[in-house]
Amino acid sequence: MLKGGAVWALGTMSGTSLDGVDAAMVLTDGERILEFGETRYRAYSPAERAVLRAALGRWPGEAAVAGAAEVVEAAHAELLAAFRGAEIVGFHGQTLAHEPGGRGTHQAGSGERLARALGLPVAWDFRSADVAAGGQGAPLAPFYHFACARRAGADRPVAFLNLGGVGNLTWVDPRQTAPEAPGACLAFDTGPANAPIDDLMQARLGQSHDEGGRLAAEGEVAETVLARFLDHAFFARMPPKSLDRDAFADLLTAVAGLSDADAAATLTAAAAAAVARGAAHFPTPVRQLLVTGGGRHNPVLMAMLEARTGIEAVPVEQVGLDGDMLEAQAFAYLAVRVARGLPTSGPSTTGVPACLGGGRVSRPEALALQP
Ligand SMILES: Nc1ncnc2c1ncn2[C@@H]1O[C@H](COP(=O)(O)OP(=O)(O)OP(=O)(O)O)[C@@H](O)[C@H]1O
Ligand SMILES: CC(=O)N[C@H]1[C@@H]2OC[C@@H](O2)[C@@H](O)[C@@H]1O[C@H](C)C(=O)O
Repeated sequence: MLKGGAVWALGTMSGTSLDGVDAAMVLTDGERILEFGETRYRAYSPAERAVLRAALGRWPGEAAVAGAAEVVEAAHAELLAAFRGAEIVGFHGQTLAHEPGGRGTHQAGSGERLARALGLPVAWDFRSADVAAGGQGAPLAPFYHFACARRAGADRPVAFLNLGGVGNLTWVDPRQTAPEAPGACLAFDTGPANAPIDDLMQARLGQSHDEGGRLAAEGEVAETVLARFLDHAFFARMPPKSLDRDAFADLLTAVAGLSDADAAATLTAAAAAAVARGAAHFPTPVRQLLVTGGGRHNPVLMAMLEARTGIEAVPVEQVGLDGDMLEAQAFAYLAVRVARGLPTSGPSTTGVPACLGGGRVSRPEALALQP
């Protein structure tokens, strides 16, 4: 078990957009960020992506899951072998299915096998204890967002918005003493973000995403489709709340009759409008949305965000953070929290009844002793 001191931790994220694996080093004691280190990315090949896609929505033991886990483990082992100096790894794995309150949450990839492959302790399975205790199991980055806000020198509440396949928002008050302190964080998934746009581009044009929002820029938003989308019970629910990647798959059916450009514009507006519905839950207003994740590279989405929330939206780079690697860094930070027995979620982030330390650590030496 780590004592109080800071260590170099290596965090990883394989996100819902299935593009690849991010990995980042952070010097941290699980409370503060002392230094950011090296980062690397490894894309999934089209064949690997197809294996992962085929396993989406599947649970342990079902067909296609073992193959997906192999892809995830091999990609991580290859990428992480290039790093030096890490004392612990935070391995998120690939979410294949997420149904808190139902069948649970499923991240493919074994931290035990990764620990053996790397010869390092690996913290993993970050979400299932939270779900078992009645939480949403997501989002988990919020406690890290608190550390980021402190690192960025914020002296009043700020909001982080992750625009990945799914969107998630964290409101944080950096004046609190710790992320688990009451009033420090309020976090939740906002709704679909890039996943429906990517799925549309793939289905209609064979492209992975709407580069620069160019297609959306040419279209008009179908406000009636948007209004129907916003009628979904998810938006009226109080946070915390979380989503599966494909929870809004019927959104694609709703834009089926629209031109390519109008459909792209409508799905982009849906991502922005979902955030606006979420921002209405902030305990106090914020001056800026600090945006992380791939969606910050889409200027049409960023402009729609500002228009629909009335809040300035800026990439997190503006406060000295790395928007491509922030989630990977989050799992480095959370790995140290797991090793130190600190909580990783709480009532205001996942809705778990009491603060909880999720995740477990697999150690190569312990594994070597097993028959
Ligand atoms: N230049 C760009 N123009 C438009 N969209 C972009 C651009 N770059 C990235 N994106 C969008 O961002 C997505 C990837 O975002 P990101 O890597 O943050 O997702 P993720 O981490 O896999 O998802 P999640 O956070 O939900 O797990 C791409 O699939 C694409 O839709
Ligand atoms: C179940 C799951 O993997 N959820 C992801 C997903 O991607 C974004 C959003 O939905 C968020 O809830 C979460 O990831 C981030 C890293 C989180 O836990 O904070």
